[in-house]
Amino acid sequence: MNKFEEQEYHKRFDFDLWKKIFSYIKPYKKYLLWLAVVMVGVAGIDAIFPFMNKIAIDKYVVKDDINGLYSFGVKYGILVIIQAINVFFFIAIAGKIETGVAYDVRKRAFKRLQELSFSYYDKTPVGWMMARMTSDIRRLGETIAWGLVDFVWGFSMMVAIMGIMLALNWKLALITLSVVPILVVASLYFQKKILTAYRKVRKINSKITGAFNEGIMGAKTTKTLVREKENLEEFKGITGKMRHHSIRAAIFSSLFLPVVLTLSSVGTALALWYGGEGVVKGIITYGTLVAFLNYTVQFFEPVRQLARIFAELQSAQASAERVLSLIETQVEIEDAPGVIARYGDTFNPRKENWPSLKGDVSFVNVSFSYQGGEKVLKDFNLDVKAGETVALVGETGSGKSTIVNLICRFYEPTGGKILIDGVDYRKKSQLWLRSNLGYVLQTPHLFSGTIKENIRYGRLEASDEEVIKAAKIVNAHDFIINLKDGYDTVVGESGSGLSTGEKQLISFARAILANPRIFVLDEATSSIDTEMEQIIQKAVDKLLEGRTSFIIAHRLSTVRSADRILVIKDGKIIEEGNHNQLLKRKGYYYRLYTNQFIEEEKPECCQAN
Ligand SMILES: Nc1ncnc2c1ncn2[C@@H]1O[C@H](COP(=O)(O)OP(=O)(O)OP(=O)(O)O)[C@@H](O)[C@H]1O
Repeated sequence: MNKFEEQEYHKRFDFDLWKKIFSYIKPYKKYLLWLAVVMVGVAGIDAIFPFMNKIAIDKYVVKDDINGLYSFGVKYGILVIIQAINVFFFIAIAGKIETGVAYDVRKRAFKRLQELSFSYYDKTPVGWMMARMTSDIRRLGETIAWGLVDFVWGFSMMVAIMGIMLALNWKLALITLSVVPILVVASLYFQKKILTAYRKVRKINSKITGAFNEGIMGAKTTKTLVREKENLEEFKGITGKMRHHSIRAAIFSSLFLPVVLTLSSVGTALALWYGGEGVVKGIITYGTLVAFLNYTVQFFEPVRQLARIFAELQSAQASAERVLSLIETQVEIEDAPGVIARYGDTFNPRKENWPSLKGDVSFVNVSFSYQGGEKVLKDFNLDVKAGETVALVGETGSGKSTIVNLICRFYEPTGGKILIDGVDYRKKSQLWLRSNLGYVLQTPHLFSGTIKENIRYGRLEASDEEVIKAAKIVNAHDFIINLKDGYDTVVGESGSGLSTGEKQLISFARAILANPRIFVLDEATSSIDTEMEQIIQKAVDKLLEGRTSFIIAHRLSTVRSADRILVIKDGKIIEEGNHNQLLKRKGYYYRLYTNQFIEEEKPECCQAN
């Protein structure tokens, strides 16, 4: 499984981080303020109810004043209605903040994922990104909204209750509240233990998401290699750790509650003992005693809540840190300052006012290494004229994909420069290059949706007629109309339900529609039948017409018809020329050709198995 390690977070409270988070939720400032106001109101009314009980008992019940009790009941009822309205508002406002914050942060994170370069995806597991985009963002929204609700309510309640208790009878108040310091210490101790256990659970959870992801993506490979048992064992190991830490957290939680309940009962007993004595002696009224008993119970709830909120805030802090680390990841490949036309610009790159591209490509003393690793290219030079078809051949790992990835600016040279139409491409926008570039991958990616939508992905404003025309050019039309729903046939995720050859044809139609000046094709190595091979070759010929093309070539037909063949070894061009010239040289290409390609030329009867 992957070696990517989740970062550990130990800070109790990180002000700088929360300041940053609040800068992200600026649009909700008004709502947050309203929420705080409503919660102070809710807490105030909650704290008044026991006081109302005291008045009812002392003023009306003890004095047998039924009429006074009725009119007092009306005031009580009004308070209940106001509280109900408050509750409605706080739930509505908190819900709005929760969903709004999650929506905004998710949008920002997704935007950043779209902007990040290939190198980020090289080193970050998909499962990690998924966990950030889903559970962490959700937790952040929840904590900001409901954490504020609980915090303001709890804090206001405690202040109000303490104030009322002290005002009613300060001695009784101090005796009753004497258990509070013990409760605070116990809460902090247990919450710390619970939090540590939950942090471990979350860290393992990231690993489990990663394992799920690998398990699902690699399910077919696992089956073919009969690795189910080993994978299950490996998974059991991680999930077993998760169970261990979850049980630890659950044990601490289950110990914490009885401690709080006991302390709360001790507080009530103290109130009853001292207050009861006071009632007997006639220095404390019945109403005051009842109010104190109510307040004791009410007071412990926010203390317990505050300890929980503090713990949640810390775990949300860890989520926030991870989400921000994604949103704030530096994009490695960015347009230089002053370069026009960035992503998101409103004008259409394919309209006539867009600076066009001819298609000359040059590598000037280019060096390149992946993330500080060994140099894959060293002082690499190459000149390709607009319209030329260049085939790249060579052993696996020789650097063919690296060369085309550099042309596409998925990575940038670590030394030297790449010129497009004679200009260093770093002086131009990425959009300028990419909107003039077509790349068909060895295993083309189709998105879940219809075939028509998949082709139209090449140019979103294309009409249905243009989509069909593109499909006809690459000979995809015939097989598409034979499908159940023709162009409206829905393909599954990654194009499941179609053969590799068919997926290739669809991606060719997509490329034709985009009409790029520079075209890159990573030919499929997987064997396809002779008939499909011919169809694909014709489509490729159509695609190459009038464009600068780079093909990582695996098929003889493509190699032979290329204007120039580059034989790559250890990141260097060791031979160069067209098919006939290279054969005459009797060098590396000749050997490659005789060993590998000659097999393809033999009639089927004579091919080696
Ligand atoms: N994303 C990456 N991170 C680190 N190293 C990489 C990465 N991609 C390729 N490499 C390394 O760079 C070298 C050149 O790889 P490259 O993929 O360019 O070769 P290739 O000729 O296209 O091979 P193949 O025909 O197998 O696709 C190899 O040693 C490879 O291990």
